[in-house]
Amino acid sequence: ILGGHVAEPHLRPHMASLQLDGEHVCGGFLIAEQWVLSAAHCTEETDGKLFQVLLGAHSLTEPEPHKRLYRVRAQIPHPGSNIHNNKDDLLLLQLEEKAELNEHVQVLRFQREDRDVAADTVCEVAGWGTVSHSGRRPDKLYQVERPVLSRDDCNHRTRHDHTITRNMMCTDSRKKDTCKGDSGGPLVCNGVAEAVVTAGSRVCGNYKKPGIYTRIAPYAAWIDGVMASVAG
Ligand SMILES: NC(=O)c1cc2c(NC(=O)[C@@]34C[C@@H]5C[C@@H](C[C@@](N)(C5)C3)C4)cccc2[nH]1
Repeated sequence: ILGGHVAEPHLRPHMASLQLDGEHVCGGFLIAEQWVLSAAHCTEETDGKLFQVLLGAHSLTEPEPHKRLYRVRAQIPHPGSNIHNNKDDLLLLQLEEKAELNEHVQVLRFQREDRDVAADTVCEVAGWGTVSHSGRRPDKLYQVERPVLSRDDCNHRTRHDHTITRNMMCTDSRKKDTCKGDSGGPLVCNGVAEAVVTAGSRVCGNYKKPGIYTRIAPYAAWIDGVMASVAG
């Protein structure tokens, strides 16, 4: 997160850190007791290994009550996701067991109505991604508020040049922005998860390249189908 600040501890009990060998790779969030939603591109450099999911954390390293690392039983990328673009960039992770819910570990509901969030709506995004242009990685969860940018503005040829589909949305990226490692985390508007930070590598903090997110509502049926099909 560039240009943001350390989050209030445990105000985002839905936040997950997707880790490999104890290292934070991507964000994600709890959508059901045994399911985390993240970004498909996050599996790009995992060489087929399964993530471990850290829940209930504020600091990545310090011992904290209710902080727990869960093993993953299954990782299901959206079938339309691919390495060449940001399309269908969603990943469902089934935890080995149901997460133990408490004041630091909670499910966050996601938007099911497929209607664009109005431009200029101020949303918030949090993550353990890099917090400086030099790539400093934080120990604590950071957050930043960002206004939604209309798809038309975002698709301007000097910005993302008509690559933003109706299944994506954008936020202004002037100075305050998501960055490497924030991918997979939720964009929360009025307390509801509207979208997921895409994981395509993009320049951070440059107003000419707004933040890109995968809207969740268009995928509600896919998410429900996967959760219903994979035996609990
Ligand atoms: N979404 C953004 O704003 C954003 C992402 C991002 C980035 N790249 C990643 O964060 C990942 C995401 C997953 C897992 C890891 C390997 C990778 N190839 C796939 C790329 C790190 C690099 C530079 C700037 C960036 N900005």
